[in-house]
Amino acid sequence: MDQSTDQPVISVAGLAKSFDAVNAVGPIDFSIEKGTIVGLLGGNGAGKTTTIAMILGLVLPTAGAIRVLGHDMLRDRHRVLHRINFESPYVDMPMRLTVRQNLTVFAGLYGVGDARGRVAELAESLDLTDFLDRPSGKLSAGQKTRVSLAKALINRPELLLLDEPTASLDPDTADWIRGNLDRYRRDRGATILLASHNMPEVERLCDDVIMMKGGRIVDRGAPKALISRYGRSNLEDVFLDVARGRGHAASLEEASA
Ligand SMILES: Nc1ncnc2c1ncn2[C@@H]1O[C@H](COP(=O)(O)OP(=O)(O)OP(=O)(O)O)[C@@H](O)[C@H]1O
Repeated sequence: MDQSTDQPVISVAGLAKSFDAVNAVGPIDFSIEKGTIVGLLGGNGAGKTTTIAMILGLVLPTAGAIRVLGHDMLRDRHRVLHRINFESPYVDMPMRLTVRQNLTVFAGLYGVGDARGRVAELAESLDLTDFLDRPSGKLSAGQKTRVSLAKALINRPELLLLDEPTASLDPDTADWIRGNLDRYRRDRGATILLASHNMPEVERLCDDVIMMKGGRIVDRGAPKALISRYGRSNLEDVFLDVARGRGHAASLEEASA
């Protein structure tokens, strides 16, 4: 039975990860509602990638619970994986296979019915047609990012986890990708969690922002609400306050000490 109705799409409680002496994440608690785009913000080493990797089941938590689409990810991830997908600049596709071959393999892995049709549809919507039959190892960084996004959308996921989805893209292509993500969310009621260092991107795209520092969640809110709470004019300045522990961020740190 599907237990996902009306439950948060992601819910984590007491989630923590240590790598030997390094406390990379946690403990953290948060949940994400269906149909929202949530940004995970934080400086280098704040724990964003580790958090996403734990939600995906790629990294085992040291402690805590993760529920995705109503299922316990640590026990039942096989019941959820076909309904989610991810994109990360750190994951390369087999270099010698063409873009079309790679996407077709992923379509097969996700059990997509009409693989040929789905690849053609994505090639059209993400503008991959010019290099669809080129080896994946011979693409520019921006072209690779678009192919990774096509791979992430291949199974029409209900939940999309993105690690820096517009890294290496020129401003025009990045803007166009953001438009695509927003449309995908609207058309399918999908939920998106994305880590990003691009503040204008987060301001434009995200309904809600989770701010991380040193593996912990230090604040959360809609971009506009955060900007007003910190008395700033944009999210970049909020980010700097959090990273440097000043202004409103300093009072939060004092309160939690
Ligand atoms: N496999 C690992 N072994 C040891 N330490 C790790 C490992 N993966 C991550 N870490 C450490 O955990 C912390 C969090 O790293 P993580 O990659 O999650 O941060 P991030 O917020 O994604 O950073 P960035 O913005 O630089 O990508 C860092 O201190 C990092 O060095």
